[in-house]
Amino acid sequence: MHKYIIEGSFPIGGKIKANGNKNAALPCITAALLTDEPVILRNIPEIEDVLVLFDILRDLGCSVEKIGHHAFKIQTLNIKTSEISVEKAKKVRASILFAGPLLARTGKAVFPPPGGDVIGRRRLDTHFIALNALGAQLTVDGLFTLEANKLVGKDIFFDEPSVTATENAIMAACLAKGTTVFRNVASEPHVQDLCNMINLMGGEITGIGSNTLTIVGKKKLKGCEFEICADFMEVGSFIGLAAVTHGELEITHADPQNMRNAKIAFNKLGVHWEQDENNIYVPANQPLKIIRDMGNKIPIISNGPWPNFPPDLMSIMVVVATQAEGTVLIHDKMFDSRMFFVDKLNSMGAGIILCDPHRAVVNGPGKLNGADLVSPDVRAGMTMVIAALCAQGKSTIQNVYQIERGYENIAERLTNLGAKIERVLD
Ligand SMILES: CC(=O)N[C@H]1[C@@H](OP(=O)(O)OP(=O)(O)OC[C@H]2O[C@@H](n3ccc(=O)[nH]c3=O)[C@H](O)[C@@H]2O)O[C@H](CO)[C@@H](O)[C@@H]1O
Ligand SMILES: C=C(OP(=O)(O)O)C(=O)O
Repeated sequence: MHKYIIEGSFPIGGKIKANGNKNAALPCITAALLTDEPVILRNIPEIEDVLVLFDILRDLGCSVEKIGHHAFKIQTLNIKTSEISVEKAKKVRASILFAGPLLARTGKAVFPPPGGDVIGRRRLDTHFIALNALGAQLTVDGLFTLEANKLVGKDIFFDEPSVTATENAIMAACLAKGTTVFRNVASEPHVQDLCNMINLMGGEITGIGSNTLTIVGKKKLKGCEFEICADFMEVGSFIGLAAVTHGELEITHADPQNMRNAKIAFNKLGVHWEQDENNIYVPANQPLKIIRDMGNKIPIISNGPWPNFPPDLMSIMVVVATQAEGTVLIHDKMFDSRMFFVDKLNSMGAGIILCDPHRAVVNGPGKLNGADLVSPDVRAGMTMVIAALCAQGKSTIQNVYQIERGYENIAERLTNLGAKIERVLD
């Protein structure tokens, strides 16, 4: 186990490349199971979650070869089992993404409840409702077993636009018999990437980017070469870091078109940036000041399914708000316990009132001091790194696995921006 030792209040700035989107890479990796031909994926972040999925793929009989920086070739000639390793699946939430493609390719998928961040109840119901509607039977006995003699296209209205349920259902439907229409589905950039990849494999998905997808099932899909989009969670984290450390930052390969919802939220805290087609420029020394709503009302930053403000950037907004003058309500409408980490920021000097598990009122600016911290989840962990880099004095952050599963080589990349951050064995 490693920990970070961070000395705060040093100037941060320079140029950093945004990596590929973790939540796009994960379904695109499992989608390689949909064909027996080689699939080449580029811009894959080399993070713990990805390595776990590669490990599970190898157990299933697939070959995974690194062919370049962030580039991998996956081929699944024969799948030797439909059961995925319980121990490995429990490490990551995204192990659930084997269900759809295994079912489509082998008629069976056996897997345990997945792991992932402890940020509240995480339903799986939508996955099973959608796969069942396509023809799969579910048995639960500690493990989940899905079986289908044949998957058949249907018109299905989702009970909620779950991201990974949408992805699983898409992967099952693209090899089902006939046409499927999915309504009220997720449309995040990672869902769009998966659809675009499947279309390159010979799939026929329309409505990409909307909440209604029409999928014409194919007997067989072929190999493809596909590049993963930029990670808007990482881009938002870097913008937050620049804002609270008052540094000037250029974020390259940032896919700024996916930051429109985040821009509205950051602007409410007085954070602005310039952008061109691919890059984002955050100016130095921005006066962070919370902009009141009409009638001098306290503004609210809340999340929702895409194209609303993304839940994975909520924690970052909290730390930025601690450094802004004024009051803002941060309302996580989706996860039950993502907000509990704010007591750690308060222990550093922040002025946050946790109203209930979903809502926190942040009063700023509060001068932060270094503290001993433990990362509870990937985004709260990154938030602690940002807080520690903004704070006076030394902080330690333990359980950095829960940061590195989402952010590649982050200690070194931030060191290149001037951060004083050491990664040492605990
Ligand atoms: C591997 C992966 O891709 N993980 C992402 C995926 O997880 P995941 O697919 O697990 O998340 P879901 O989209 O299923 O939902 C997340 C939570 O939001 C709730 N919910 C969902 C839709 C809705 O309209 N209202 C609502 O309250 C769900 O009940 C659940 O508690 O999507 C989440 C929501 O963007 C992200 O935080 C995760 O990083
Ligand atoms: C919640 C997240 O990931 P996961 O769904 O993999 O737990 C995240 O990326 O913020």
